[in-house]
Amino acid sequence: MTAPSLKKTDLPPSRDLVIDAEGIINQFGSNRVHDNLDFKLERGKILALVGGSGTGKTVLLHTLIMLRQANAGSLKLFGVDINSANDALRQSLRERIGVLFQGGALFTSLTVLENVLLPIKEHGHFDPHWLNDLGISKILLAGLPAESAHKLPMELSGGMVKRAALARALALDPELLVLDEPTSGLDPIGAAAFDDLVRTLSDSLGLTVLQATHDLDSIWRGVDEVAFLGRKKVLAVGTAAELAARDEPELQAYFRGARSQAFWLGAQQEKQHSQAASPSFPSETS
Ligand SMILES: Nc1ncnc2c1ncn2[C@@H]1O[C@H](COP(=O)(O)OP(=O)(O)OP(=O)(O)O)[C@@H](O)[C@H]1O
Repeated sequence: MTAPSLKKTDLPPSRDLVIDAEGIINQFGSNRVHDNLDFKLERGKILALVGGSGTGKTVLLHTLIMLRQANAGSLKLFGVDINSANDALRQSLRERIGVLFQGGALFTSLTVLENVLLPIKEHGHFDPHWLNDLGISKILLAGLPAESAHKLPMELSGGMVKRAALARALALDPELLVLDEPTSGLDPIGAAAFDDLVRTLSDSLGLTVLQATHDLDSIWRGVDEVAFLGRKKVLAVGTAAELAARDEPELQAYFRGARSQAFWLGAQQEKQHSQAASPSFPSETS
């Protein structure tokens, strides 16, 4: 007798994973930072990577964008297994990822436009005639005025430096945007504006976004999901409100501690309001 075959509709829907990492180990000498860590990111999502200081957010970001080779584990980017990819394929994968490093990491002696054009000149295949226009279009996309193109980073405010770095990250039309502490050093209004910009870009360009952050406003309001690093792994993934409702002590301390409490209470009130606004209908038999 043959086993009944599975119909296609019986299978769980396959997720389009931009990042699929399994069993990641990162270790420096005797310091094991990640131990058998799994991490997945679905296309189109905006996800915040959070956790206490030193839990390995930056090391994980660097591993996921191939700046660091993990000591063990598998990593697929856009469905491609990087362990079996040759140098050319790895380079083409890198070009599909835009990165905003902590602090912006702009070249201080170059103008904003020159900074933005660097990756385009190095890896892009564009008509040189249109280069400047292309660079300016990225600067505008990042919410900067065109006249900032010819300024040096030192002539910009902190928020403008972040946007200039974002413009450079967008230079090669990436599918995945990786941001390391993008709102650090910004005032709350500037930080919220940056979050809004990232949301708009994600919606309009179909970008997937991964950001390491400590910014509670971003974590509670700016992203779709949060991945919490703890015990050398991704301990939990969900909305901030979902993670706050879990029992693990690390999650309780992070999401319901003194600084997070206002957000937690706000989320509970919102939930109560939405429940009150959509009362359940009486059943037909009652
Ligand atoms: N190049 C390195 N050599 C040795 N140890 C390193 C190196 N890079 C990172 N580490 C160690 O890895 C651990 C995680 O560092 P990482 O910078 O990823 O933490 P983080 O979660 O990003 O911290 P923070 O929130 O403070 O930025 C730390 O213990 C750090 O000392």
